This record gives sequence, C-alpha cells and structure tokens, in this order.
Amino acid sequence: MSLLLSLQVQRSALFQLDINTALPTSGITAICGPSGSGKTTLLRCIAGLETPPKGMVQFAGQDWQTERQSLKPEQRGIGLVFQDSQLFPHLTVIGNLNYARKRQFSGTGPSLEQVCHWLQITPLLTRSTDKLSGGERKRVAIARALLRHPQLLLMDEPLTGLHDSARDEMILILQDLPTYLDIPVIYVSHSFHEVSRLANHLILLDKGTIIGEGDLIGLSTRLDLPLSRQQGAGAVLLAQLHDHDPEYELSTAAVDTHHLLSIKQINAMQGQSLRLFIAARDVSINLDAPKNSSIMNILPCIIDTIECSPDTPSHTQVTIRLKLETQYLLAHITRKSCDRLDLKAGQRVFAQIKTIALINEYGVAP
Ligand SMILES: Nc1ncnc2c1ncn2[C@@H]1O[C@H](COP(=O)(O)OP(=O)(O)OP(=O)(O)O)[C@@H](O)[C@H]1O
Repeated sequence: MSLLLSLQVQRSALFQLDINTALPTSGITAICGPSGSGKTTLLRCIAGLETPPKGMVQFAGQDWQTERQSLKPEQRGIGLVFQDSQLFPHLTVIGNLNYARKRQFSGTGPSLEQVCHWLQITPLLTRSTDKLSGGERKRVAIARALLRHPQLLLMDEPLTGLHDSARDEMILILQDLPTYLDIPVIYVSHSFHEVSRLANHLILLDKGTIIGEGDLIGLSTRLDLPLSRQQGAGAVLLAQLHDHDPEYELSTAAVDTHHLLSIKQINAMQGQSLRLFIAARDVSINLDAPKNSSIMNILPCIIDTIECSPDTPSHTQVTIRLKLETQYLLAHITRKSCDRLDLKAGQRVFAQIKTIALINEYGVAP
C-alpha cells in the first residue's frame, strides 16, 4: 500500500513542483529541503488544499485526486498540524479537542484520555488557549488532529518557534507516537537533524523536485546529496545498547557489533535498538590510534570517499565518508587537514568522536 503522487504545480516562472513518487503508508516519512524547495506546496496537494490540474493522488488504493475528480480535504480523512497550531482562540483546550471529536472521520481511534495522556496535556484541559506555552499549544494541536481519527497525519514544521528544551520534549513525545498509533505520518521540516530523530523514510526536495528518497539512514551518508555537505550533516547509525556506567552517568552502544561508543546515559535496556546521530563536524581523523586522549570514542575505519566539492558552504571544507563494518560515518574537516595528513580513499584511519557531542536520546526502533 502506498501514497501515490503525480503532481505538477506551476507557481511562477521561477518555481515548478514536479513530483512522481510512491510514499509508504506506514511509519514516519520526512519531507526535507531548503526554504522554497516546495515542501509545503507538496503537503497542501496531499491534503487537497490545492488541486493542480495535472495531478494524481491515491492513498492506499483510494483515489483522492484523478484527472476527473478530486476529494475535498475533509473527505480525505487527514489530520493536519501546521506551524502556527491554529487553535480556536475562543475555546478552551477541551473545547478545541471536543470540536475535533464531533468531527471524527471514523468511529475507531484513540480516546480523549489516551490522546491527552500521550501528549501530556491532561492538566491543561480547562485552560484558555491564550494561556498556553508554545510547546503546549503544539501538543494540543497534535491532540486535536489525532482526535479526528485520521487515516494519515500531515505535520508542517510542527516544532517551529520552540526553544531547545521544548523542542527536545516534543521530539520525545513524537518518537513514542508510532508505538501507540498505527497511522502513517508525513512530516515536513527543513532540519535534517530533527527528522533524523523521527523518520524512517526520507524525501529530499530541491527546487520543486525530488533529489533523493528512501531509507533515512542510507541517505544520511550519501555524498552525492547536498545533505552530506550542509552545516547540520551527520550520519545516522543503528546501534544496540551494550551497557550502562551509572557511576559516570554514561552508556555504551555497540555499532556494527564490535565498535563500542560511549554516549550520555540513556534509559534503555541491554540489547535495545537505538539510533545515533553523529554530526560530521564532531568527527575528527587520526592516522594512528590516539593514546592518552580525553576522547573515548576511537573507531578504526577505512576512508571510503573524500568529497571536495566547490558547492560546499565553504571550499575550505572536505566531506569524508568513513566505513566501519557495514555502516558509515561522515567527517567534515578542513581541506588543509586533509592535505596535511595526505588522506586517500582506501586508507585505514581512526575516527574520534567526543562523547559530549553525541545526541543519544533516540531510543527509536529502527
Ligand atoms: N501562493 C503562492 N503563490 C505563488 N507562489 C507561491 C505561493 N506559495 C508558495 N509559492 C512559492 O512556491 C515556492 C515553494 O514554496 P513552499 O512554501 O512550498 O516551499 P517550502 O519548501 O515549504 O519553503 P519554507 O521552508 O520556506 O516554508 C516558493 O518559491 C514560494 O515563493
């Protein structure tokens, strides 16, 4: 079952959205790309808020848009969460939620109690919406969308405007959603780091077209995509929780079975699957195994590819793809360092990663 899309939208002489793809109808699919690449336009077409004349949208065998007809947004059974929450200001939190409950698409779906528990909004129910923090508003907006019992949830930059701790809190809540609720989610964000913590499948947009799509982990280290060269680039690795070191509040994760990485302590059981995001700027390269280094994560690896592309943010930087056993790391280092160490593809080196740099709270089953 897929979400089939064939869409051409001419916005102006400068911008055309041209999409032909099949998205999975399970898990979280992220649509990522720079500002103006067409992410919101694509989402609006899926929702039926725009119906381009040359368009086809089919969800799990249901025709939402064909050449002859198009279902209205409310006929598609979609939950929508926008950047600005769009809560009704004259209603309390429970008033907003009840509005959605009276307009459910189907009789089967989560209850008010369940949704409030997942989104941690039970204590807020009687509050007026103008007395909510930014993060609370977002959580109520998601709860409202879920209470319509949608068959697909569309989220457009839902974390915009949140400060770091509220953003982290929201990510943890969103990470848990698939364990409660088995509906596909399409999640738009310009931040690869954000989606790397949430999504299984990734669509990369640039100038209205898809420049990469597939499994998020595989795409994260593809050097032919601009993702690997941008500031927030990094490898997403699969790992298993190896053990905990409570004295130092650290945990150890095993990557490719025998590479052990020291990470900040996480709440996971031995053997539990984890995802780690290792930012390319946090990886340095040594020719020899460093001794007496404060850095505990020293991984032997082989240089797979060195990319020195003139369209990197600065031509002073190179991107290096390093092979562990089956998985890859990315490293951003200066071109000067690369020349000084005379790095070459095929060379055996040691990658160093500071434990402090590892974002580790994923706990998402791959
Ligand atoms: N209503 C409109 N009329 C004309 N052009 C539009 C309209 N809405 C968007 N555009 C243009 O279409 C292009 C894609 O816009 P869109 O909002 O889909 O991009 P985006 O990737 O979501 O961007 P951002 O991350 O900045 O929100 C942009 O060039 C934008 O200026």
